[in-house]
Amino acid sequence: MSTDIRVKICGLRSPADVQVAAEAGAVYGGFVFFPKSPRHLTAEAATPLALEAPPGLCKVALVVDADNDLLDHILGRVPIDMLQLHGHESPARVADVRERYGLPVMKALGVAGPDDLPQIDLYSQVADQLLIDAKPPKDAALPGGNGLSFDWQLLARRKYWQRPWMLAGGLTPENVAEACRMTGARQVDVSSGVESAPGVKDAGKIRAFVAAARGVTGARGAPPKLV
Ligand SMILES: O=C(O)c1ccccc1N[C@@H]1O[C@H](COP(=O)(O)O)[C@@H](O)[C@H]1O
Repeated sequence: MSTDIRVKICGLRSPADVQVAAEAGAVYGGFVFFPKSPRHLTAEAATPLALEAPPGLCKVALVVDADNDLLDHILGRVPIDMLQLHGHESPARVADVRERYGLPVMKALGVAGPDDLPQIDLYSQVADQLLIDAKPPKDAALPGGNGLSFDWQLLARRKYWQRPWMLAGGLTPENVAEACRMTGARQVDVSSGVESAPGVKDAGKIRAFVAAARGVTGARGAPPKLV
């Protein structure tokens, strides 16, 4: 039985990337607006990609501790459907961004151990979706997109989620099915696991990833509603 696990391919940088992700069956496409990332796009570069994306693709802008000036700049140019806040944004800031821009907000939360789990309930009060990612190493240049996974057992016992959520961190075509089975994730996000080099998406890996995720059997419950 197919379980319709929803896939986000993050770090799309060319029209071909967008096309391949959509044709493979990804539901979300992510554009990274973070200059330290090898996947960084300017708003000017992202605009034609977003404008030409197939209508069904939910276009996600990933930002890291962005101020209103940067968000105004991006959202004034690029047709975006959802914001992914991947920095140290407080619950108040998440609520503020959501209110100010009228877009659904997905808050990324880094997880390394049990002490990181209470933030899930805290941010469930203010975000439309949560993205559960590996906590980056202390000296990492990037807060995500590092190809690192965390102990999926930490989520295995959690039966009740107040918000739709995505699993991220070190996912690949080879491990995504096991990650979904272990955690019960119904949505997954990948960046470096579908690349041939940092920032260079690999069409074959994107297709393999989406096929592997959508082929997961025995996942729990219905997929969440799209926000
Ligand atoms: O992809 C990036 O370059 C990036 C930069 C800054 C913050 C987050 C970033 N990516 C997100 O990180 C996770 C995990 O990525 P990976 O699959 O382990 O490479 C994912 O949510 C990306 O959206």
